[in-house]
Amino acid sequence: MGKITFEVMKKTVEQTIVAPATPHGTSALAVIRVSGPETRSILRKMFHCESPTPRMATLAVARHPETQKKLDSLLYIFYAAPNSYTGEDSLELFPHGNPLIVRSLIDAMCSLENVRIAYRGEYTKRAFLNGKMDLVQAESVADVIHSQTLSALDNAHKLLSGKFSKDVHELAHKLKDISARIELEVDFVEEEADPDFAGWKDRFSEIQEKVKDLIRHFKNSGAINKKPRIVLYGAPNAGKSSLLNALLKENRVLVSDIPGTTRDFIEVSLPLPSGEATLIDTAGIAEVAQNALDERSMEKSVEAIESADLAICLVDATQANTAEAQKQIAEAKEKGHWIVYSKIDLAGNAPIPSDVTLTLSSKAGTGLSELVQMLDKALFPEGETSDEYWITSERECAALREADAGLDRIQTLLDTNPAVELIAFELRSVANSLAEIVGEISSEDVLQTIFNGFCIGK
Ligand SMILES: Nc1nc2c(c(=O)[nH]1)N(C=O)[C@@H](CNc1ccc(C(=O)N[C@@H](CCC(=O)O)C(=O)O)cc1)CN2
Ligand SMILES: Nc1nc2c(ncn2[C@@H]2O[C@H](COP(=O)(O)OP(=O)(O)OP(=O)(O)O)[C@@H](O)[C@H]2O)c(=O)[nH]1
Ligand SMILES: [Mg+2]
Repeated sequence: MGKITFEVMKKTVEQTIVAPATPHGTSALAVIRVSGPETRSILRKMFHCESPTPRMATLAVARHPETQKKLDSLLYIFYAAPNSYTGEDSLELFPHGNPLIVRSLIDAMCSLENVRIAYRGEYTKRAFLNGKMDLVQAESVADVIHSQTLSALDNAHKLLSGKFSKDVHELAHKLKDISARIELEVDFVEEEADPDFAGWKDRFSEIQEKVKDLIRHFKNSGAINKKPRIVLYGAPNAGKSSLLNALLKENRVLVSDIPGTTRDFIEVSLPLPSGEATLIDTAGIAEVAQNALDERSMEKSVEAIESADLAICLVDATQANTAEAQKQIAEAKEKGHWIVYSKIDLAGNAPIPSDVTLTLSSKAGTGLSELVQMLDKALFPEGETSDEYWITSERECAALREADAGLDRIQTLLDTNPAVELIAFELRSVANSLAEIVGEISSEDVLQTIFNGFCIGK
């Protein structure tokens, strides 16, 4: 499908859309969103409200437009175009959170002419088409909703607030600036010397560096939402399972004084101050396996350690001076793992070597809050103050790569004393790639793909 500008598509929006904005199910309240030209007539026919005050929460009885049957008593807020999320007349209903009520309100509204259920992402699509946000921001709305970690959420908020959009606009502006200079220079030097190709190359390089930098800041949503993995390992009986229980403040996994209690590794979610981590308890690793099952358990522990973002070698403080423990500590140190002494309540006043990250007792509860703080700091280092952001959309990254390729072609052209028309042609293609990112140029099928990934009601 060819590319059309959003000026053309704007005219295709005329139906009024309705959808629940909250999940299906029983809750204290539900939210229903309405947007489009029939909004005021819905208020008239169902709420007997002739001239709504915009942005004021109003208590009213909702009635069926035909039968006048009472559907619920609820609060609503009316938004007058263009001062709404979508830029159209909009309405939010806050009924009691009974799915029967939600259903009957939506059915009642959809019985009116030109009112229908919204497609996925249609509110945000309309917000985009009405110029309320650009395409990067529209895509980031889905990230804001689906972020699984606080850092992913922080990033999504940066994209929604337009940090990336601003950088794209700055690049587009610089490109325009060069185009203008090139045209000027070409007119000027026409009969005399060659144009200043070397000077142009530098300016293009500067832009291309920034484009490449943005491409490096791409992380797909799987990667950005990945919970960091903390693996607890160590000798049998070191106290790994006890530590997991102590960190979770519940008896989640089996603990006993029999070495080899844990067999399979066990993954649990560990909430830390800045986000969730996955905590993995493993079977103890002994110097020699007692049997085939023991051997298999230990292999699985090693697999788990290899998957770790942070591995903690837990050492029973009362056993720390044995040859076996010393060997394990040396290996752990080599691999950059943390060395943590457990059962410190039993250790007396024995000196603690300086390479020990931390000492704790799951039984007495000492050292646990320090461990939580250290884990938090190590796994969630970036503060919200950083200006850095990750691009999470494949589409946006692909457009950046196209821009990069176009800039490559321009650089090659400039090496061969080109016709200026050729450069101008490539310049337009780079400018188009940048315009596609923020959606200044877009096609209906691209929009379709983007907004189909959204929830109903968003
Ligand atoms: N009740 C409610 N809460 C919500 C939303 C919503 O649509 N409704 N949002 C939906 O995502 C998010 C907030 N985002 C919003 C963005 C713009 C506008 C809006 O009305 N914009 C108008 C007026 C701006 C103003 O008064 O400053 C505009 O842009 O013209 C509303 C919500 C989260 N919470
Ligand atoms: N005094 C004291 N005992 C502890 C502490 N932590 C664990 N223990 C005891 O040490 C024994 C082994 O604890 P577990 O947590 O099962 O050890 P593990 O490392 O998971 O052992 P395996 O699963 O067999 O590898 C149990 O009897 C615990 O009660 C502690 O901080 N202080
Ligand atoms: Mg265990």
